[in-house]
Amino acid sequence: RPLRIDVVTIFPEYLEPLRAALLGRALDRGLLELGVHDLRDWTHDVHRAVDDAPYGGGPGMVMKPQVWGDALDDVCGERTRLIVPTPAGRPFTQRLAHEYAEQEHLVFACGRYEGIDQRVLTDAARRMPVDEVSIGDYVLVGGEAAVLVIAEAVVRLLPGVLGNPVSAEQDSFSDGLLEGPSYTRPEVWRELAVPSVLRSGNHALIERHRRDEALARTFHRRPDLLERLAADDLDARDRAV
Ligand SMILES: Nc1ccccc1-c1cnco1
Repeated sequence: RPLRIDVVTIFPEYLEPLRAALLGRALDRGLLELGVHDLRDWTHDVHRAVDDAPYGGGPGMVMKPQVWGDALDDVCGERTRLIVPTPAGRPFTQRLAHEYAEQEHLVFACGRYEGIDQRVLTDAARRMPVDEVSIGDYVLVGGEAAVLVIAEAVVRLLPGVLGNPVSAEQDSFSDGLLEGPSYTRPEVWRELAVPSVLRSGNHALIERHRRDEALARTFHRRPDLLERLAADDLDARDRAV
């Protein structure tokens, strides 16, 4: 049964890229079903208002509970997992991407920066799993770009979507390190040569070179990943004792 993804947004055109390229082919091949819905279809007033001033004052607007409640009642089903991108969410990770790829039905609720009335999520959580997730520590205008990111990370994991099946361990971050630099022909380009070890044919040396490059890059760019790696190793050693 193909994964079904529904997105509720006030900018449906923003999600068109999901119908292009890789994800487009997955759609054509029936590996994925996609529905994009305009939240304003569930408004009740002539002005089609989707937000209102925040209780307690402060800047910006908050999205109205009634509109979202009615939209989610129609779009969500018995086996829906609701995903709400928000800067206040827990971090979206490759692990979560694998979890989402196992689901039957994902619904993405795209809110504006000031958010959706919290009671919408509280009410939804009475009937289905609700995840508030962040794709990183920066400020967007709304959740649409986050949905593009999450959807791409999830759909590429679906069987048959990528040419060569992606196994979890092949994904970068799976050995806890960043990928090192990559090269292809020509061997010298603008006086820059490819590291000769990569042309040596000595696979043991090549593997060591690549791991050294990955460690160096991780140390300089993401020392936080090394701390986690060390901690995991220590745990593993403790368990082994
Ligand atoms: N900044 C945002 C504004 C609105 C909806 C999501 C976000 C978000 C998600 N991950 C990081 O930021």
